[in-house]
Amino acid sequence: MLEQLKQQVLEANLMLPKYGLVTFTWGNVSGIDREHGLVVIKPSGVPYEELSKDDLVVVDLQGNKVEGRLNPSSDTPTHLALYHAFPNIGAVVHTHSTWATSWAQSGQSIPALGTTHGDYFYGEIPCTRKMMTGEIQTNYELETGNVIIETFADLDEMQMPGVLVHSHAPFCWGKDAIEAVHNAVVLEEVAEIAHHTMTLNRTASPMDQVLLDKHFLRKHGAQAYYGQR
Ligand SMILES: O=C(CO)[C@@H](O)[C@H](O)COP(=O)(O)O
Repeated sequence: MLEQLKQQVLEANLMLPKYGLVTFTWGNVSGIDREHGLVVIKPSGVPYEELSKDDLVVVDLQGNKVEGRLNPSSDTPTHLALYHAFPNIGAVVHTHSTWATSWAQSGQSIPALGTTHGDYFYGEIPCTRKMMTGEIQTNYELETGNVIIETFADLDEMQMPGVLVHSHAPFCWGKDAIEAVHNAVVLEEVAEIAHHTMTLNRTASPMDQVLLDKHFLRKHGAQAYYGQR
């Protein structure tokens, strides 16, 4: 189980440069083994082209290193906060992909302008509020997780598998690491499409709710549409 999870997390991390989601080491993927309470995550600062399965780090749900000779990603507290808050997710992805990061830095949510978006994200992709000085100074990565969770107080994370962290960049998730990266690729695509759409027509309005329902329901089924809870 853990070896399979390590292999999947390795493959997912190697997808980040493959799909153009990262520059240098500006991203990380983790996966969770909920049965044993363990998280496998990319080591901090290791270039993707040098990354091997043996480099991956295993931590428990409190962030204590269980296995691995390297340090876990600096974003580990954020990943762990999301695993605690979102019981149905199996993996978390963080990148600084250009278009999604541009929306995050602008402090704007990405409106659902068309079916490409609606197939994966059930509505606008939210941007968190700005974090307060005290939050930044105490534990930025942990408080990043908390501000995401705050943003999702009235959202179903299985219907909205991504978020923009104000002044930072996107986080995405999924049932496993491959799906989480897939969602991160789609988020980057719809972020770029939305920018061009708004440039072509500043008054472009969100897609019709019936069309959004049709597309999201068709792709994710009634359970996802009517909520996981
Ligand atoms: O968001 C940030 C830095 O702003 C981090 O995600 C780094 O971009 C990657 O850190 P490591 O995973 O290598 O520790």
